[in-house]
Amino acid sequence: MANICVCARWRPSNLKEGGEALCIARSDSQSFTLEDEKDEKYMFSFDKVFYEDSEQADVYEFLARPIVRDAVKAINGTIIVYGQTGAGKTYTMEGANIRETDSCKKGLLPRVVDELFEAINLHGEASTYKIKLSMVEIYMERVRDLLDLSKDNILIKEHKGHGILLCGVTEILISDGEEALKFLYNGIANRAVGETQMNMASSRSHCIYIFTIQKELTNEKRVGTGKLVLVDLAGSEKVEKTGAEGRVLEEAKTINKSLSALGNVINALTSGQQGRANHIPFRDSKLTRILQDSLGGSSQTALLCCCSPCRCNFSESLSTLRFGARAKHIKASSRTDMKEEMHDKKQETSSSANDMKLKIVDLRERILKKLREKLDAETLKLIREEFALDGFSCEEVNLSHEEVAVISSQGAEAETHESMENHHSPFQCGIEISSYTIFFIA
Ligand SMILES: Nc1ncnc2c1ncn2[C@@H]1O[C@H](COP(=O)(O)OP(=O)(O)OP(=O)(O)O)[C@@H](O)[C@H]1O
Repeated sequence: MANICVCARWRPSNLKEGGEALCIARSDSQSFTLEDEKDEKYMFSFDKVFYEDSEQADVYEFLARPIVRDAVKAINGTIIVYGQTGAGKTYTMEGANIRETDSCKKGLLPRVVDELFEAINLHGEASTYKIKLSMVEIYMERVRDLLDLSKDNILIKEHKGHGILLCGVTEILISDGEEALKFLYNGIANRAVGETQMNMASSRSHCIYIFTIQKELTNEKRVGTGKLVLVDLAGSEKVEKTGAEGRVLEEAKTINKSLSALGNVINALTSGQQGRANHIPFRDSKLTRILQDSLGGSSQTALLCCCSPCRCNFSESLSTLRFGARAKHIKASSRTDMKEEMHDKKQETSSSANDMKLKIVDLRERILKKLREKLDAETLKLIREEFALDGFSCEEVNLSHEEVAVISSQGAEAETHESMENHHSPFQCGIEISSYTIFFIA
């Protein structure tokens, strides 16, 4: 799977649209053609296409399950649903409602909860887990805590080791699926809901569900943390089509601005400019800021483009699908958190040496990951950026197109030497950071 898994989902026509022509012609499970009124055709291919007759379970299995399973192994994951108002985002995310018991209609969220508790219950006594839930919405560029509405302007900060943090956000420790659904239900009830001509119960905010899964290895006194983020975006339709005025118009403009910011970030990432993290406009909206970790590459990301099959919604569907197509080109990440973030609990307060070690191991993993990918000029630039991002000087690092970098820590050094010798590659140069050496070979 690529860094980002992009799928499209077509909801069935509703009663109002019953007699209207459709704009979609199926090809196969990954491709389809979109047709406008003049029979102009646009072909799209995604990782998977879920047609009108697709089941909620199919969407979960393909798009979400691998990410949920990884989150239990401390690999961060993000699932985003995108599309115009009424295209089926909330139906996909929550189901017919969050407490839906009919298994055909259950959405991603209750299935995620089921799977999380199922997975942690399988792990026996060697490890214990804590699952925490936070819920925020971004409404008019303010981040509100949906589990405590008195916190209506949550600040977003970036922590060097932990990435993006929501300051003071409520984190509920949940002990079972039923409790999780209760809090999800309460949070959803707190969402800002407006009314437009397109959908009388339209959500005008981006809703973000954050599950933090903390794994503790009983004997080794270590913890690993995985963050699973689900995002139900506000409707992406054109402002004019909503017929909105006044406050509702302002809401629509703000939503579109943040979705454009999301598009711009994706464009910047796909146009090969991702070498310098500060060139990606993550700070242009609260949405992109919160998603910085996942879009920047620190987690597994899935994007579901929800569409209405009706021809009257052709232009919105086209724009939704184009958004997804652009996202599909997101290249190798500049960061990855595909690691267990290990902390020695006892020494947490006086562990700067350990922190440095973790940082180096993390850095090594990230760089090795890059090296597995095509080593081109852009990648080499990214490697240098990684050093800079982590606050290490990279002046001594002089990589050219032909060079291959091998990162070695004390623990992995022997293995690295051996594998390098096997490849008959002499060391060219090495630089030392703390007690670790980074070797560069020709
Ligand atoms: N796959 C589906 N199968 C059956 N009904 C669906 C499906 N997708 C959406 N619907 C129905 O279509 C209507 C609109 O869907 P939904 O509320 O999920 O749209 P939305 O994209 O979340 O809109 P908003 O941006 O306003 O939140 C709802 O009544 C929902 O139950």
